[in-house]
This record gives sequence, structure tokens and C-alpha cells, in this order.
Amino acid sequence: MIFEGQSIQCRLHPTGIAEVCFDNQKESVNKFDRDTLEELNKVISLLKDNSDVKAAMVTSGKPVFIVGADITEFLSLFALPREELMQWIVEANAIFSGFENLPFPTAAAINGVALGGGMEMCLSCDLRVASTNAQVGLPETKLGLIPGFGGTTRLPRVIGADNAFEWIAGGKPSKPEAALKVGAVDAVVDGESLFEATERMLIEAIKDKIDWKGRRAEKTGPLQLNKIEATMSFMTSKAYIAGQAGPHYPAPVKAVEAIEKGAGQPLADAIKFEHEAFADVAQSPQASSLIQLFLNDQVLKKKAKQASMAKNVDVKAATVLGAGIMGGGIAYQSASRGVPAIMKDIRQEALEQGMNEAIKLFGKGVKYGKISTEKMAQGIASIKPTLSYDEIKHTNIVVEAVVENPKVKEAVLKEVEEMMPEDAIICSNTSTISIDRLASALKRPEKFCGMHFFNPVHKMPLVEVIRGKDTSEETIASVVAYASAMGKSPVVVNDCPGFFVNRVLFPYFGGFTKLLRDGADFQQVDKIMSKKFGWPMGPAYLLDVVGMDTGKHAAEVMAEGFPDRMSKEEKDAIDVMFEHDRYGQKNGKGFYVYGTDKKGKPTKEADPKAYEILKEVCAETKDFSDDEIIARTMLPMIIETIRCFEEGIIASPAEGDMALIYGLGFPPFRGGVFKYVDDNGMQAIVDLANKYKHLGKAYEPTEGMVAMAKENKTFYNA
Ligand SMILES: NC(=O)c1ccc[n+]([C@@H]2O[C@H](COP(=O)([O-])OP(=O)(O)OC[C@H]3O[C@@H](n4cnc5c(N)ncnc54)[C@H](O)[C@@H]3O)[C@@H](O)[C@H]2O)c1
Repeated sequence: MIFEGQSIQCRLHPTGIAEVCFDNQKESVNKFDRDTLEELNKVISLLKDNSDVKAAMVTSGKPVFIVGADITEFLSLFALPREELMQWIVEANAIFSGFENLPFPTAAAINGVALGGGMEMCLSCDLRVASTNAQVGLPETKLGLIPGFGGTTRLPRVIGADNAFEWIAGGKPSKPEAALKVGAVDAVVDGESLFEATERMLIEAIKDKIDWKGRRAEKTGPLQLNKIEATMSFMTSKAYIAGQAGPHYPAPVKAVEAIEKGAGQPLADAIKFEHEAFADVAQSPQASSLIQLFLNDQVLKKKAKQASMAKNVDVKAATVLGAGIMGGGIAYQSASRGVPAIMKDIRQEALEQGMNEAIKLFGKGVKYGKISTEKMAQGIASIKPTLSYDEIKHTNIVVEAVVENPKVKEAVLKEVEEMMPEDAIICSNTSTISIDRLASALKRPEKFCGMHFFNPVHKMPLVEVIRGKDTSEETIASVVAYASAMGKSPVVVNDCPGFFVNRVLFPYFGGFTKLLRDGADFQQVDKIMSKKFGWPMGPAYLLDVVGMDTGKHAAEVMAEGFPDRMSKEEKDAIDVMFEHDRYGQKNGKGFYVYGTDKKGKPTKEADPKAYEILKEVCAETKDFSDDEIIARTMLPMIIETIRCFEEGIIASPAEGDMALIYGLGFPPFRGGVFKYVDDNGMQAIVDLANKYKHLGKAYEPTEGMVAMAKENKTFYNA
């Protein structure tokens, strides 16, 4: 044994090949944390001067190769002063370069996931052999970063600049065959032959039958592009990548710029541009938000795992009541993840529509190569449309998604409870009706909770699991586990009007309608809130998508629940739109008008009639600054979100932020409301709220906020 560490073990084989095996003794996966880097450094110094070593092979003792750098170390590392961060980058990179410059051939035997730092380890080797189970790639831009262990500089030298742009800017992992095609790996073999195949290659290299020195010289030299090619390639790629990523996500363009700056230079000099660019993005607010989001997602995953242990009902088959927009979507989602669903409605026509929608979605899966035709057939066959209750007792969960009418829901829930086995769970997908109110109609309220999906179900990752006062923890755990099995990200919230997501969305709409009242132009507001703040769409467009009838109804429920902050004395824009039958997308007219162009593509245009109608409740149009538009719409949402945390509606800022991102599309680069408040500082938010408090209670900061500002506290640990 040459080296025996916690993360790396190194032994010399009789062939003269030193096997550098990553096999983390403390965890189930290999990753690059500070300790692992230190161990790798030690291994390199032991190998360098060992004359018995003729070659080195990097292997893994785990099912994965190396999953990447340890993201839990990032935030504290990136918070260091820039010089200290730069020093760490330079030192860490010296280790990868040290491995690259070993005086003998090196190879990676990639048996599984090799992403980020894992792939960068492979790129430091002369040769790369992947098993058919491998997955390789550089996903750093998804975290607002660029590959910083040499990947930005080495990858274009291995697979060419254009391919590298695609890999780095796209951040998607590649399958071994695709990696082989571009030359990111040199061979693909089955898992069992991986060691031997890599060993054979190294033996050839030791005998100089493989020109490893030539390959190394090419990788460590300047990028192989002539000046004209380079100018064209960089110019077009930068424009394209900037367009794809959008202005709020600068990392992909930063990566291309770093590659461009270093293109004409040998790797040792070119990599310095990578270091600088890495430090820039690592200390950007976007990276901080995206990394926090990744960590928050881990919190959700951990909770889902715990729920899976604590559940008392393992959902094997589900009943969905209602085959409408939501019921159809829920049945499809369940079936597509292997849980068969009975879809019950009172109208044959609705069942047919629900099935057609499901068939369309399965068809798309086949078209885009996500599922096989067999899986599609299985999936479709596992949704059973029916007008009768006959077979529902053979399922162990009911998800009710009938019309949003408390009387209808109460009657339906009561009826199905009688038919279901005693241990079955019943959920409602209501968007506004109190879970406690619905539970009061039931004999087993402990077996009842809310399961609030978002539209469209197959696309929106969030499911709010709503705990009523009598819901048992086992029921919550079982529903969380079912939602996870459906491929969703469940967040548990306590019952209150609007639950969490709608409770914080409606104050935002309230802020929007007050802005219109005071003379703002809805198109201008939409533009600022989408382009500048980063929402997928502005509030006027969102109201058109939600539907003015639904919006008006939900606003009334919210006003009843929280009259001090959400009720209004006068009519607002939503009311007049509703009164003029402008329901939004569902009937083709709302704030905007909707149609199709000559090619059948959907269109959305501003409509002078909408402005006419709005005159009834809006002042003459006047200019508002971008900051004012953002403050007046966002403050009520921010304050209500914080109230939800103070009242225990959500359990943690992490879960609140994920619910906002997964349920509403809150801009990921801002990390959610809690992250946004932390980044701006609570004092600044409180000051801003005080500036607008004449607009009503929705703008008044809570006592908790004022105290946090005074004590300079944050929601997340800095
Ligand atoms: N549409 C959304 O964006 C959205 C989002 C989240 C939650 N929700 C909630 O989901 C529920 C359903 O909404 P939707 O948009 O799918 O409505 P929808 O009108 O499209 O569908 C409701 C379906 O329920 C059926 N139905 C009525 N009474 C029934 C009964 N007794 N048994 C079985 N089926 C019955 C109707 O025939 C209809 O097909 C509502 O509670 C709504 O608030 C809707």
C-alpha cells in the first residue's frame, strides 16, 4: 500500500500501475472536499518520486466515480475575502496540475457519475475509459459557477471549443456514448471489463504504443483554433449562450470569456483566466442563491426520505376524483410514476378529455425519447377512467379534485370515506377551502389532509401537503412519500386560508392592483417584474393564466381570512376585468387578448379595450420607477411570507423558499423571499416597508422583522 487515507487509497499493482482509488470511508459517495484534496496532494507527492510506479489509474470503490466538489463547503469558502479565495483556487488547481504532470501515463476508469470536480479529475488524466454506467459532465453553471478545477480550460483542449461551450453552458450530464463521440472519453466498455480495459491501455502507454506524451502536450498547449475560427466561434457562441441563459445568469458567458482569453496560451497560463472568472462568479449573488437553493433542495429530499420511513400507508394504487384540468393531471402523474390510478368523474365527456390529455403527455414522452412505447402503453393502461365508485376500495389513497365548491367537496368526501377501507388516506386538492372545515365532515379527520398540486401538474414540481389540526403525522408522512414517488417536491404546511403559496401570492396581486389604481401601466409592470425582477411572467399575464374568475374568488377567500391586510373597500382591476367577462386565457381575453397566428402558434397582444375598462378603477397613466414597481408589488408578498414563518405555517425558510420557487416560479437566481431579504438586509426591507406603509397594512413590517433588523439577523446562516 502506498497510501491509505479516509478518502483515497493507493496501491501498486505488479504491472507497475499505481491504482489511486477514491473510496470515502465516511460517506456513501466520493466527493472533493478539503480533506480529499489534501489526500490527493499527498498521493501525488508519493507517486512522483517512486521509481517503481510506471503509470497511475484513478478508480472508485463506490458505485459512483466522484460526484463533484462538496457543495456544503462552498458558501463559507466563497464568503472569504477575494485574495484568500484566490489563494485556495490556485492551491487546489496546483493539485490537479500536479496529477496531470506526473512523469508517467495516467488514466481514469470512470465507473459511474463523474460530474464537476469528478470530471475535472478525469480531465487531468491522459486517458479516460468509461463504463456503460458512467455519466460525465460539468454542471457548475447550474449553480451559477464555472468549472474551477481546470475544467473550463482543459475541456475545450480535449473536445474542441464548440463542444466545450455546449457542455459547460448547458451543464447537462452526458451518457458515455455521447462522451465518446466528442472525444471526452477514449473508450466505453462494460462495467466488469473497466479495470482490465484501462489497465491494457496504460500498459500500451507505458510501452509508448499510445502517444500519451503527444496527447498531454496537446492538452497542455494552446487551444487548437486558428484566429479566424476562434473569432467566429467565440463571437457567435457568446451571443447564443447569453441569449439562452438570459441576463440574470452570467456564469455561462463568463466561462466562454475565460476560454477565449486563454485560447492562445498554454494551459498553465490560460488557467489563470479561469481562476479569475471562477472567483468572480463564486462571489456573485446569483451563485450564492443557486447554491443555497441546492442546499434547500437537499433539505426537502431529506424530509421526503424521513417521511418514507415514517409512513403507515404505502400507496400502491390511487383514486383521483374529478377528471378536469387538475384531476387529469394528477392521474397522469401518478400513473407515469408507476402508481396506477382510478380516475372518477360524473361526466363521461370529462373522462374522455382527461384520458386524451394523459395520452398526449405519454406521447410527448415517447417523442422526446424519455419513455419507451411499452412504458407508454403500460402507463395509459394504468389509468382507469370510470363513472362508478365500484373499485375505489381497492386503492389506498383518494385525491379529491372536483369543483372548488365547499358543499360539493364536503358531500363527495363524506361519500367516499364510507366506501374506503379504514386505513385509507383521503386528500383534497382544494386551493382555498380550509382543510379543517373539510375535515369536520369526516369521521376520520386524522386520515385527511390537503394535497395541493399546481397547474400544469406534470410540469410544476411543488405539492403543498397541508396539515389540518387533526391530521396524524403518519398521514402526512404517507402523503409526502406518495408525492415524492410521483416525482414531486412536497412541502408540508399548516392549514390557513390560501395555505402558504396562495396566501403569499394574493398580497402580491393586491400590490399590483393598487399600483394600477394609482396610474401604473400593466404592460410596464409586467415588463419590469419579468425582465428585471425575473418572474416567468408579470402579474397581469399571470392573472390571465390563473383566470380572473379563479383570481377573484380566491382573493375574496383571502380577504375573509385576513381582512386587515387583504380586504379592500373599492373595486379593483380584477373585479372590473371579471365584470366585463375578461377571464383571461380561458376565454381569450383578459388584460391581454389571446389567439393564434397563421401558423397556429398562440399569440398574446395588448388590447386597447382592456385600458378602457381599467379607466373605471385606475387613475390617469403615469410613470413609476422600476424600483417603485418592484417594491410595491414585492413588499406585500415578502411580509406575508415572513408572517407565515413566524406563525409556523411553514417550518423553515428553506422550505418556504423552495415552495416559492417550485410553486410560483420565484426567480431562482434570487433564491426565494428569505434569501432575497437576507441579501438586501432586513433593515433595508423594513425601511422600504415603512416608506410605503400609507398603502395599508399589507406593507407594515411585523414586529419580528423590526427586531431582526435591529439585531442584524438573517434567516440563513451567512
Ligand atoms: N386549475 C388550477 O389551476 C388549480 C390549481 C390547484 C388546485 N386546483 C383545485 O383543483 C380542483 C379541481 O380544479 P380543476 O381546475 O381541475 O376544475 P375542473 O372544473 O377542470 O374539473 C373539475 C372536475 O370535477 C368533476 N366533478 C364535479 N363533481 C364531481 C363529483 N361529485 N365526483 C367526481 N367528479 C366530479 C367535474 O365534472 C370536472 O370534470 C379545485 O378544487 C381547484 O380549486 C385548481
